[in-house]
Amino acid sequence: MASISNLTNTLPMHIRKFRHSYYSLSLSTLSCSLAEDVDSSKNPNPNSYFPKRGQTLELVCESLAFKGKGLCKVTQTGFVVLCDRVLPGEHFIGRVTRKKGNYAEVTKVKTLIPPRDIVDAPCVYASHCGGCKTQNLAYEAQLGAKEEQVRDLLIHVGRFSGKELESHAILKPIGPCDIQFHYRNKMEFSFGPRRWLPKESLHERRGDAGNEDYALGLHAPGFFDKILNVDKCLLQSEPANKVLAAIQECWRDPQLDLSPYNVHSHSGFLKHLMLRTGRDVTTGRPELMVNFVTSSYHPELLKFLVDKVSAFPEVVSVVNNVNTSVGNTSVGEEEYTLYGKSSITETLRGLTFQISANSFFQTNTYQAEVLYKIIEDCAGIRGDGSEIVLDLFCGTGTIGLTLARSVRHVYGYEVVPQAIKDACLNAKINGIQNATFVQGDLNKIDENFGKNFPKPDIVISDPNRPGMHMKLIKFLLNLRAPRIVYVSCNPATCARDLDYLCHGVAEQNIEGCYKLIGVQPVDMFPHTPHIECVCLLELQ
Ligand SMILES: C[S@@+](CC[C@H](N)C(=O)[O-])C[C@H]1O[C@@H](n2cnc3c(N)ncnc32)[C@H](O)[C@@H]1O
Repeated sequence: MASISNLTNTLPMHIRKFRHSYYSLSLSTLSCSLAEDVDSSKNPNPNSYFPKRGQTLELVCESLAFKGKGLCKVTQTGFVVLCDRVLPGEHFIGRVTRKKGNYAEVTKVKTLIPPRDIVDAPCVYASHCGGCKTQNLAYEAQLGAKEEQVRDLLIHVGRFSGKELESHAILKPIGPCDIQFHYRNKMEFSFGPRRWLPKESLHERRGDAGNEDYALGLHAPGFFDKILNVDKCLLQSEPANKVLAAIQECWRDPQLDLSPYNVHSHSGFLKHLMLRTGRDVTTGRPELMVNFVTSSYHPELLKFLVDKVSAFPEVVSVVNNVNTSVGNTSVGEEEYTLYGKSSITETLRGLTFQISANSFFQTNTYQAEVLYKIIEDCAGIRGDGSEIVLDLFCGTGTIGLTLARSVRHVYGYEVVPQAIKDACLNAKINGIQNATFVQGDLNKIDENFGKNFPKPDIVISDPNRPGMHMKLIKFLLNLRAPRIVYVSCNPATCARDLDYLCHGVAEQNIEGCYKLIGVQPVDMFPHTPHIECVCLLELQ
């Protein structure tokens, strides 16, 4: 194996610096930068080239990168440019909007040659809604683009060679999602005083149309204060769409005296509408929670809406989160149940989970079954009830609880106190007694971390987008558990952490001690840029 210092010396300075960064955007652009370096034969110093702001360039989208942005290179120089809303194979004119580190961002002015593998997007909002960016790309091509992104990041950020990935069949083909619409069990819509309209529809604006112009929908891409009104979302369940339509039909009625929250003036009542779909565990029928997030507690103002939505047989819970802060979050300081139960249920790998308004639960239940099966297979549990599992970033305990049935004990760690409460409740509901869940911040562990549980045979680590903190990486390298199953929703930080665990942290003189056995990308969210990966590491 190459020594740590040898490996590090092969990296350009900006990448060495970058390996300390915890920002996923930088991580993904690293991959672009390296692509640029590969092309440097065309120009001895591509970094010396920089297009001016406002300049127009003729570009070709080569692939999709972070946040689904199209990755393009300027002809002759290989300079990297990212553009939103372009697809692989598309030739277009782009205008430079800003410089970001060692690449530039452009906005598309005009398409010259349409992309490859283009299809008609079934959703009317697809071309300007921030949710589905690739609905007009054939699903096979979406999968190909995601797989390519993971491969690029493993090579350029993780420093695994392409040969290594292929000859040892480390990188597996991406697992597709068989259900490509109506797969989301949770959607959050925002209320706003004015509908946002894309440029091409601005002529439809009728001046100040008062209540009629109020918006309930999804945020325009990149804007916290611009809301695209939507009557239907093809990603959420059919019953959730019926509820959304019923609310859209009436909430603007002046007689109801309901005002949308204005994020600039901080006035108004209705902030968000959250719809969660679960399942009645005995009948298997869908059950829905409707969560109104408001800026103050006035249940009398919500009465008409509550009566309207509770008339749907699927609606078993209507809650009100009261969030008096100026922040835009949907988590209230207080929560009130206005109709039915305060939570809904769902089943996953044969277990029952109780889901309250603000508890984390995998958003695509169907594909979570697939994901958890892969995790279980990677964990390689012997099944003799002798092993210890450490479940890091355990959320509401779902992964650990699915493994608990065949191991000695599961220890779960998670920062959100409510999630820990839910995890304990979920253990109880399922009659699981060999699981311990502890609240704690894994970014702030000290030398005492690890003293309260026996050495694990298997570590599951499922961090959110920033990946693992260096303190945790060091802890794991010291712990030397035989197996780590790293579950990631951000392939860029995942590649960085795999690099640390396998190749070490040269800057800190730390040796890696793991071998990457497999990386299985899974498509949890068709039509969006999100990619989930399950990685198996074994102690060398
Ligand atoms: C991707 S979720 C995984 C949840 C769970 N494993 C599952 O599959 O449902 C990441 C979890 O990490 C938690 N988390 C984020 N930062 C954390 C930190 N610094 N320390 C501990 N937990 C953290 C989040 O609250 C969230 O529940």
